[in-house]
Amino acid sequence: MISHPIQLSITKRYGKATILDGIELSLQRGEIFGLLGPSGSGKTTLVKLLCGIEEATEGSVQVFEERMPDLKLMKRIGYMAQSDALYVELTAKENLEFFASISGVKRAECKERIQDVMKLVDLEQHLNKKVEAYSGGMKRRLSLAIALLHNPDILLLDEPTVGIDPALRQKIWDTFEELRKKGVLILVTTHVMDEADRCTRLGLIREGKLIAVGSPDQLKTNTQTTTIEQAFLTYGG
Ligand SMILES: Nc1ncnc2c1ncn2[C@@H]1O[C@H](COP(=O)(O)OP(=O)(O)OP(=O)(O)O)[C@@H](O)[C@H]1O
Repeated sequence: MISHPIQLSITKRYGKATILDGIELSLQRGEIFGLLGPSGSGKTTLVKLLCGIEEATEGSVQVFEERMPDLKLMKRIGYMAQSDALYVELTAKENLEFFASISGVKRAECKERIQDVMKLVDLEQHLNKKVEAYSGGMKRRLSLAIALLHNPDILLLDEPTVGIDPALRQKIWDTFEELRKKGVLILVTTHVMDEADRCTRLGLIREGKLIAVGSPDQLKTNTQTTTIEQAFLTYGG
């Protein structure tokens, strides 16, 4: 059994700028790992390294013991980028069918999977609508549906709930919790503190450095604070 589906030890530079500085992390099955940090701290860059869109300058990213980037691993990863990568001139259904075909969803299962994920994000009534007629929040939800479509073992979600109303956000987090219980590893970046509290572990990132890792309770206890926000500020000095 592979105990750590994701192992990384990396430094990432763009030109002379060090964006991620000596980050070491092992992520396990069945956890929701939240990456928390100010704008520009390197969260998106880290997610891109994990899904093989970017390569480390030093060190390596291993997913299921294979060095990333590795095309065949993409079928086991569900990725939701910070900006939606959708074909707006197509309908939601056409988008889903396209992504299903490239992520290896079997033809016989495709229709049912599309219905399941669209129900989950509360968009089943809008399946045949062109994406250009979707609101920002609807596009976000469709992107999430696409990330979930092929039942991936790892979900990498960059601010998945931006623009989504509180009731649906709650429902989406309940789904994350269900997937987690089934052994899916979920990594999520967020700015929302109540979401941080729903993660099983958090990594606090600041100026490209991982300044603390632990469960929300551990981080609060270690800093003798009562909220993640306060804990973050204490760790950040
Ligand atoms: N392709 C690139 N070339 C040069 N610099 C980049 C590139 N991509 C990101 N950066 C820089 O890397 C730093 C980290 O960016 P990143 O998008 O990872 O931050 P973030 O923590 O995700 O921010 P936010 O919360 O605002 O999304 C920023 O200073 C950004 O300008």
